[in-house]
Amino acid sequence: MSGPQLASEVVIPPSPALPARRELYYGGQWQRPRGGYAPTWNPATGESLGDCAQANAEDVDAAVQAARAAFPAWSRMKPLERAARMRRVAGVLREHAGELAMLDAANCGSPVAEMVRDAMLAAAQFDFFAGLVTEIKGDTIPMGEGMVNMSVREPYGVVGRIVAYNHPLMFTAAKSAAPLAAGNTVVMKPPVQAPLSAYRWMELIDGILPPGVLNVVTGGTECGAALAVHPDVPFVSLIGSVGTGRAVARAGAERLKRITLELGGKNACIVYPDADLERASSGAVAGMNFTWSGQSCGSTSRLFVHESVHDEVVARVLEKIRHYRPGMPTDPATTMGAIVSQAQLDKIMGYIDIGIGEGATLAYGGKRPRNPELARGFFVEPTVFTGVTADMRIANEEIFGPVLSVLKWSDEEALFEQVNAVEYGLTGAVFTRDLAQAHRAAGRIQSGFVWVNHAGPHFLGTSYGGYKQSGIGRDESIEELLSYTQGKNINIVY
Ligand SMILES: NC(=O)c1ccc[n+]([C@@H]2O[C@H](COP(=O)([O-])OP(=O)(O)OC[C@H]3O[C@@H](n4cnc5c(N)ncnc54)[C@H](O)[C@@H]3O)[C@@H](O)[C@H]2O)c1
Repeated sequence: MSGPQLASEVVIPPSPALPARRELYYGGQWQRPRGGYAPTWNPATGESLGDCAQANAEDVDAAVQAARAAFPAWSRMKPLERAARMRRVAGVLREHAGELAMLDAANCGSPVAEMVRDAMLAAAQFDFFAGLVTEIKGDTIPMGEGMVNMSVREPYGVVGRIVAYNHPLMFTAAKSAAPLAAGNTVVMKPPVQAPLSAYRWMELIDGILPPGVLNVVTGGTECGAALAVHPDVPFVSLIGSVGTGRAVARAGAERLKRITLELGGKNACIVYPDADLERASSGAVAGMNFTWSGQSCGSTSRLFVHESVHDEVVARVLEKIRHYRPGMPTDPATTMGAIVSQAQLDKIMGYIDIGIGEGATLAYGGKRPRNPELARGFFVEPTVFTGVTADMRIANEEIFGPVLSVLKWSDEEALFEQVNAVEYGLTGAVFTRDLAQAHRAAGRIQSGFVWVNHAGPHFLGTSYGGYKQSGIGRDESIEELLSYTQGKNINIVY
């Protein structure tokens, strides 16, 4: 293993070093985009960070052909050799975690200290999936004398991966790992808002993987849509919103593509009257991911508190939330970053107006910060609405911002009806001292992941993914690796 092993050991540079290459990377080379260039921005300062390639359908086709050409050799390579190359990629991610994190902080607005953890997590995922290559197993079935039946797992070919903006490097890097480990080649589309860390990552790992094995095409909807519809991409995987998930599924349906979708959430955090209220209020705040301004699919943005403890929990939440004060993302001491874009800021401010208009009580925040140093950036204060009722839009729609809606409950049946009334089903959290009650509640929440007596963290090796409209498939575990393989049965007569 090379590089620092813990996020706390990573040295953070004082300022971002912008990547020299801004083209497309495929076939092991930097390639001029036919689709042209568009500027990318620092959402905390409003400054331009230079132009970035915008792949069009022709560019995507060229990248797919490079990935297709690389597939036979990569899929036939001995698994442990694939793994060895992947571990070298992990080492580079760790060695350069500080500079990559600084680029993400400057380009997506999330605090650099948190983006260091993202870079280390991306490295951990490369190591994790490299370690699982010998688990891509089948079975043998004895079929009587002279005959045996066996099953094997094989990769699909070219996997198209399209990712969201809230963890630019982590998604771009980590989400390449499982399909590569399974022997597929990858065409990756990083988020259009924050592609800089992807360019730098490709500069750094150039030459470690054979040409065409991992290709990166930057751009927006045109680029993603071209990848989703491409006939030589049998598997498309998206991290994004429900609307984009539906568009990708529609595009894939024409050719019966395999798809996995990691989509949005409007997740519930439930506090029972017997809960440890200190733990519950800390968890309610942690579950909101205020550090990256609530821009997280897993954020527990609906807090259901039993009426008997409601006021005390709200008081503690309002106290704890003070820790999160918008600041410059590139400052390692910053506890809360900027919103990624003007469009996302407008959406969040729009929902705050909707909440006020619907009659919810604005208990905290709700404004842009007054600090003049932040005046040119897209910052919002952490925001809490109390008195929210289940019929309000702020209790049903994903805001993807730092807005927490608090709902009061008394009857458990009515509670679960409300908890499960939304179209999403990604995560949930339960706070209670009664383990039997915790199990019952976890069983009743319609979501793919439930925390009990805490909220927020993911655990590499455990499956993460959504029920209902929150997605199809499971990531961050062996299930993700195996999802990039298809089964083949072979019957042998001796
Ligand atoms: N479940 C998860 O693990 C997870 C994690 C992070 C974010 N998300 C979700 O992502 C959303 C926020 O991210 P976003 O604003 O970047 O999402 P988005 O849906 O706008 O974009 C996601 C990606 O899809 C691309 N894209 C857009 N239109 C496309 C199309 N028609 N065809 C193909 N690709 C297209 C975008 O360029 C981007 O790379 C939220 O809904 C959030 O909950 C989910």
